[in-house]
Amino acid sequence: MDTAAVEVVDLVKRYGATTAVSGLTFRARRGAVTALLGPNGAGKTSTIEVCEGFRRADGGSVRVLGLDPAADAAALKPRVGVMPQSGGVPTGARAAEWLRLMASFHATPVPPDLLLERMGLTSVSRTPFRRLSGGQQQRLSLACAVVGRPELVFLDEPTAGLDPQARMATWDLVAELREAGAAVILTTHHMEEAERLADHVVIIDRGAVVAEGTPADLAGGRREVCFSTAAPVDTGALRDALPAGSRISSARGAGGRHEYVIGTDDPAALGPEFLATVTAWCASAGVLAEDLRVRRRTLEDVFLELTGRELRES
Ligand SMILES: Nc1ncnc2c1ncn2[C@@H]1O[C@H](COP(=O)(O)OP(=O)(O)OP(=O)(O)O)[C@@H](O)[C@H]1O
Repeated sequence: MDTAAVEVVDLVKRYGATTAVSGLTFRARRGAVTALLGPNGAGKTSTIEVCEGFRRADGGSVRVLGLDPAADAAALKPRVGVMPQSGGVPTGARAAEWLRLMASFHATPVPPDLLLERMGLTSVSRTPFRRLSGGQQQRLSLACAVVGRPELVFLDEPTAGLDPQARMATWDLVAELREAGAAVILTTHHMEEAERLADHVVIIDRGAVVAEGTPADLAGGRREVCFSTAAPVDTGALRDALPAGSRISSARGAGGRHEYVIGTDDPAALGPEFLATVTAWCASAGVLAEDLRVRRRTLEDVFLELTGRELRES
């Protein structure tokens, strides 16, 4: 039976005059990792805080494991793991003591000492939370979220600020949760994290879903031709030489170089002949196309196209 672990329909969340979430809809499957990906202030944290039962929705409906996260909070607590952005551990609590306490609320927890070792926290097991480094606090918070072998885990930016080793350890743990059949919902603005971990990516911008799908579906498997030159090229003339539906974007790169990216509306059109047309035009125009390559579009390309490149205030 395809029951969603989380089902959010037309969610609205406001803070006074600010509408943080405005009609957001998505489903998260069991045994899958769902990434909510969006720029700062997109509404990711507000969305999962409603799903966690920490905040009330102002509109729409949210079902978590078939239940209402606010009204059925007590029934959901033993089944759902939460790693909030702020850590969620009392500042004076010692790492191991707190993890053991969290484990004691569950029937078949992961042995806390094993989890501390896994997360590289054994040497600081007696250290109060406030004296742990930022990365150690995050790893302890993650350990607390998973110690009860939850059916569903919410991870709010689980690897923000972690070093590469800790990030890998976190990714391994997330992959194992998924293997064990849990649903994992994480927020991130790291493309690599979404690309590597997520079965389903929900791109959120200004409180609403702007695209969703597998990372490969979102990038569309599309290819682009890229090259750079010392002097600007006549992009109008180049476009005239290319098949209809071709797009050329240009930017100034390192050292003031001119960088060009050529894409097409029709993915099948970008084959060997297309590349030959580009190089033939360059030859006829006396343009030396340096660093010429054909590359696949990434999730980051799609993300920037959908959400823009300007920096947000919030
Ligand atoms: N408690 C609050 N009171 C008032 N406004 C808030 C509150 N929490 C969030 N907001 C606002 O709601 C909007 C969405 O914030 P939210 O934290 O949900 O976004 P986010 O996508 O998680 O961002 P980030 O990636 O920066 O954590 C932002 O404009 C933010 O300033």
